[in-house]
Amino acid sequence: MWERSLVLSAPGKVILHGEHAVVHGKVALAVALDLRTFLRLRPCTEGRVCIRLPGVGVVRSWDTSCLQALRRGFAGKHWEEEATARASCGAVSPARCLLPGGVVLANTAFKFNNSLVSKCLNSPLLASLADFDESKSPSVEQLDTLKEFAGIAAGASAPESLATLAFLYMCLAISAKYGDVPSVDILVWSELPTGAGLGSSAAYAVCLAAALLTACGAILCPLKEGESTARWTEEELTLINSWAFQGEQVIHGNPSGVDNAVGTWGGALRYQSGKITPLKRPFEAEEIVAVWALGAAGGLKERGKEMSLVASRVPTLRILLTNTKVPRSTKVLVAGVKEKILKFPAIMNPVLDSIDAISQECQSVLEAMPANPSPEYYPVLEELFDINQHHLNVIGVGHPSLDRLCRVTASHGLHSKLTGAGGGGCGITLLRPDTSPLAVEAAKRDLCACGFECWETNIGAPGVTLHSSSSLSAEVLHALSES
Ligand SMILES: Nc1ncnc2c1ncn2[C@@H]1O[C@H](COP(=O)(O)OP(=O)(O)OP(=O)(O)O)[C@@H](O)[C@H]1O
Ligand SMILES: C[C@@](O)(CCO)CC(=O)[O-]
Ligand SMILES: [Mg+2]
Repeated sequence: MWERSLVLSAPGKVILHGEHAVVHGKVALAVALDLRTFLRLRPCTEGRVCIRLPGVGVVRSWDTSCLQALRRGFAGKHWEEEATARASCGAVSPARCLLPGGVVLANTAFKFNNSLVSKCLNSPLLASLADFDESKSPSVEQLDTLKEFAGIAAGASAPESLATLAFLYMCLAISAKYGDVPSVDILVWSELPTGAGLGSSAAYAVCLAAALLTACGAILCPLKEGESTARWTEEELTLINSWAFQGEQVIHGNPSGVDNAVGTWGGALRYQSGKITPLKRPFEAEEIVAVWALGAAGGLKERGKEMSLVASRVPTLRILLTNTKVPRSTKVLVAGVKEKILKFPAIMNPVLDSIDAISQECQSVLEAMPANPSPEYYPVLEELFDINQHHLNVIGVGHPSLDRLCRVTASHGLHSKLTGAGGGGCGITLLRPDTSPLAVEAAKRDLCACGFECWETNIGAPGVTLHSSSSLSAEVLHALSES
C-alpha cells in the first residue's frame, strides 16, 4: 500500500537549434526552461488508481484489480483466474469487467465461458501486451488495445486522449516490469502551455515516469525529512529518462528523445541519437535569461535560490520567447517532415545536414564565448537563427504567425526562429547584451499587438526534482490542492 504524498516536477525546454533534424540523427542544442510541470502522488482509496489532468480536462480512475488482470491477462498466464478476478472487481458482468467502460474487443460480444478464454488467449492484440519493456517501442497493437480499454476512438489525437493513453501505457508497462502500481491518486498541473513547442509532452512523461517508478519501488524516494528538494542518482535518472521516452512515443509517434532528456537532466545540452552531452560555457552553471513575451511564472519558492547559484557566474545569453498561440501537434509535424524527406530525399537531406552544421557551429561559438561576452559574438549567432528559420520553412514546419513574429522582431533589429516543432507555437528571439530595455519593451508591445503572448523567465533550470510542500509557491500549492 502506498502511504506517502509526493510532489515532483520537470521543466519544459527551448530548442536553440536542431529541432526536426534531431529526429533524423542530427545534433540539437536544447536548454531547460524555468516553467515546470508538477505532479502530486498520494494514496488513493484502496483498490483504485486515479488520474487528474486539469490541463487537458481528464479525470479518470480504474480498479487496480482490473488493471492488474488486464496486464497479467495480456501475458496469457492464468487467464481463467484472472477473468474470475476481474469478474469480482465490481463491474456489472464478467464481460464488462474484462474491458472496463463496457468496451468489447474487436466488436465481439464476450461471454464468460471457455470460448471467451480461448478468444482472449488467442488475441494477437492481447498477446502483444506481454511485450512491455522500456527498450521496446509501444506497438500499434498495444496502443489499439489500450484505446479500446479506455474507450478512446481509434484515430483520436486530442490532447486528453493522448495524455490518457500515455498514462495507461506507462502504468501497465512499468507494472509489468517492476510490480503493480499501488492504489494512488495522481494529479498533474503545468505552468507550460500545452502543445506550444516548449516540451509540455516531455515534462508530463518525465513526471509520470518518475512518479510511477517511485510508486512501484523501482527507484527510491531521495527526499529526506527536512530537505526542501532532492534529485535522483544518475542511474535512476537514466531509468526515468528511458521510460519518459516511452510516454513521448505514445504522444509523438517518433520522438528523438531530446525533450525528455532535457526534462530529466535539465541545464543545457547537446543531443544526438540518444547521446546526451552537457553544454560547456556559457550554459554550464551560468544564468541564461529568457525574456518571454508572457510574464514570469513562479512555481518554486526556491527558484531564485536555485538560479542564484547559477547567476553568481555571470549572466550571458538573453532570449525573448514569444507564443503565437497557434495550436499544432508535434506528432503531425514530425510525420510531415518524414513524408517530405521520403518524397524529396536529394533535396531535403542536404537541408538536414545544413541544420546539423548550424547546431555544431552554434555550439562552438557558445563554448568559446567568455563569461561576459562582448557584442562581437552575436552577429554569428543571429545569422545562424536566420538561416535555420529559413531551413525550417523549407522542411515545412513554418507558419504565417511565425513569419510575422520574425518580421516584427526584425523591425526592431532582432533575430528570431521558431522553437520546438513549429507550425505555430513559440518562437525565440536573441537579445544582445547591449539590447536596450526600451527596444525589448517596444518589440514586446508589437508582438502583443499581433495577439501573441509575452512572459519573462529563466532557462538552464534543474531537471526532474522532488519537492517538500514548503518549497512550493502558493500558486503551485493551490493548483495541487484541487481534488
Ligand atoms: N499538463 C499536461 N497534462 C496532461 N497531458 C499533457 C500536459 N501537457 C502536455 N500534455 C500532452 O502532450 C500533448 C502535447 O504534446 P506536443 O508534443 O504536441 O506539444 P509540446 O510538447 O508542448 O511541444 P514540442 O513537442 O514541440 O516541444 C498534449 O496533447 C497532451 O496529450
Ligand atoms: C520537433 C522535435 O525535434 C522537437 C520537439 O520539441 C521532435 C523531437 O525531437 O522529438
Ligand atoms: Mg512534445
